[in-house]
Amino acid sequence: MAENRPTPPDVDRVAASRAAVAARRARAAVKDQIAHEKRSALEVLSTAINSPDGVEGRLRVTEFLISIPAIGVTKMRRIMSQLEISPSKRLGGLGKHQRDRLRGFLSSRSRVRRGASSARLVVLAGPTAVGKGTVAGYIREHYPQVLLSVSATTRAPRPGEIEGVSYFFVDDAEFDRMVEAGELLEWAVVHNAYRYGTPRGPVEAALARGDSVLLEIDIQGARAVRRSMPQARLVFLLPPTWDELVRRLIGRGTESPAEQARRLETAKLELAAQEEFDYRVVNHDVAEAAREVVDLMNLRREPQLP
Ligand SMILES: Nc1ncnc2c1ncn2[C@@H]1O[C@H](COP(=O)(O)OP(=O)(O)OP(=O)(O)O)[C@@H](O)[C@H]1O
Ligand SMILES: Nc1nc2c(ncn2[C@@H]2O[C@H](COP(=O)(O)O)[C@@H](O)[C@H]2O)c(=O)[nH]1
Repeated sequence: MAENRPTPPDVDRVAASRAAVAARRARAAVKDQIAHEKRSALEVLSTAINSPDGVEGRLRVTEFLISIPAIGVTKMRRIMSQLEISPSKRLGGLGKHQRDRLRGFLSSRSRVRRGASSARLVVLAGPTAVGKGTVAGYIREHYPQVLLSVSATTRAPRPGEIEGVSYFFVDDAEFDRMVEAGELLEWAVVHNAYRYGTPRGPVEAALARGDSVLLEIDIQGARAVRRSMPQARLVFLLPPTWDELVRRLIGRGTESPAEQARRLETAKLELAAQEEFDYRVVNHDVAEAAREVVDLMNLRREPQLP
């Protein structure tokens, strides 16, 4: 009588299918652990890196991110694109730079979450052309968890600037109205030219939610914030040298020679104000300076001046 036992290829197929089911369950269990914060996403990433063929290593980066509380599909897609990781990638198959970017994202996110109960208002100021806008732009692109306040200004948009992203471009009458209605946390005439101000509502709402906020404003604005919100951290961005500051201002090419000379005179006064600030960061390298600023958004240590 013919035996009804599985033949060797069948045995292989059954074993393979059981192994696939077990692997799927194991991956689901890891995702569940992340979702319920029984294991941190950073721990799971470390395990995946050490053992790329293990359960964690076989997790797709997309599934991994979606398992993290408060990351949905839209946010996940934005993070994947910011981190420059293809949706087909698994945690164990990431290249070194991708791993570093993902680790950086996760650790700054976890710092932001840990600091949620003491959300930081951080002010980034410094002399003209030191790179405040460049560093703030880098933070906007690479640290989506940081809310960058969008100022109102009476100056006209420059080519490439976007309403509501670069600034809220308003006329004098609207700026007057905002000032009178108390809608600005601070405002100032900058470089003796136009008025700039920080809309109060989004900053207060973010802090109330526990989100940290970054203001990239001038020194008069920084002083005003210090007066009205003494808990704010004031960060002064410094150029590596005076000559480099001059090179950056001239190299940017957005001001006339007369305006450049005027801004450099103001820059001397601005540099003299650095002692008023809690922290100083030297902008040698944009990514490095941005990381230092983001770190300061959640540190509880005392100010460390260089
Ligand atoms: N770390 C850096 N290394 C070299 N160049 C830099 C660096 N950071 C910024 N720059 C360049 O310096 C110039 C001035 O930068 P940016 O416009 O961001 O300065 P800013 O402080 O916002 O100036 P302002 O206050 O006048 O608006 C730009 O051309 C920018 O590309
Ligand atoms: N006091 C404030 N200063 C601000 C604000 N937003 C920007 N700024 C500062 O203005 C200058 C010039 O900026 P630019 O975009 O015209 O080159 C720069 O130093 C900014 O830091 C603000 O809301 N309040």
